[in-house]
Amino acid sequence: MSVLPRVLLLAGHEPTGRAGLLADLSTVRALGAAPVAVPTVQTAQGVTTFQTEPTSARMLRAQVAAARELGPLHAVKLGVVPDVLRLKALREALRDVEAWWVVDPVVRSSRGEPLSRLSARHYLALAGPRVVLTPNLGEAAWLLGLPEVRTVEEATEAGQRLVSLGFGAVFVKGGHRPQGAVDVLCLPGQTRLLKGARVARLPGLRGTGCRLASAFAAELGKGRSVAAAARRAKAFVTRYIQTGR
Ligand SMILES: Cc1ncc(COP(=O)(O)O)c(N)n1
Repeated sequence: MSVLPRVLLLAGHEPTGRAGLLADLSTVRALGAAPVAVPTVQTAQGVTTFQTEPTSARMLRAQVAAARELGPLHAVKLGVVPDVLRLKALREALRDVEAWWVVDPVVRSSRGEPLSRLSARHYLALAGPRVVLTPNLGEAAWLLGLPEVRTVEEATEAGQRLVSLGFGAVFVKGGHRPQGAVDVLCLPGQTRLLKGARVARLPGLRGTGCRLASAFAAELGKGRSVAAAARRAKAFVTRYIQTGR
């Protein structure tokens, strides 16, 4: 049996691996942890094609149960979950698991196509002391019902409001901000800014949010603190954005 920390990846399958479950899987492997990959929804995302088909709740329960029979889980990464029926099935199947959760509240692709029918309320109901939420600026605004979150100050306020709702940490991704990639890590009673140079993005690069969240989960699964895991996940994604690898 594997001695590596096991990271359960719950995400949508995008066959090219630019985003979704395959991107998560390669991230977790690259960071020296063992992925367990459960596809919550099949997707076909081409140039003009966009289609999705959810996995049955029954199969999700069975895949999670099978993964648990084979050993403990050290972290869980939640990417796209198509709807509340699947979300409930997953939560139920993992109810007594003592592990960090990293929740990427991704409901749309970067091109704007709908990946999930979950509402902000469903994400807020996932709050817990061992749950890290990783919204980008748009998702932070959506979660709180704000018109927008743009500046570092606004990101800090939004992150702290989300922490006050019971999350263990909130990592607000600011990479799309024109002035530079400042991410904001909010913990109960403290905020840390993670500054990084704004790096030129390779054209057509996808799945940065997926990789950030799964890198975060892999590092937490290895036993690192939230702050250390956040720094390492950011470094991993920065390298990916620069090199595409
Ligand atoms: C299955 C799946 N998961 C996540 C994303 C978001 O990635 P991006 O922001 O690059 O569209 C996606 N497009 N598809």
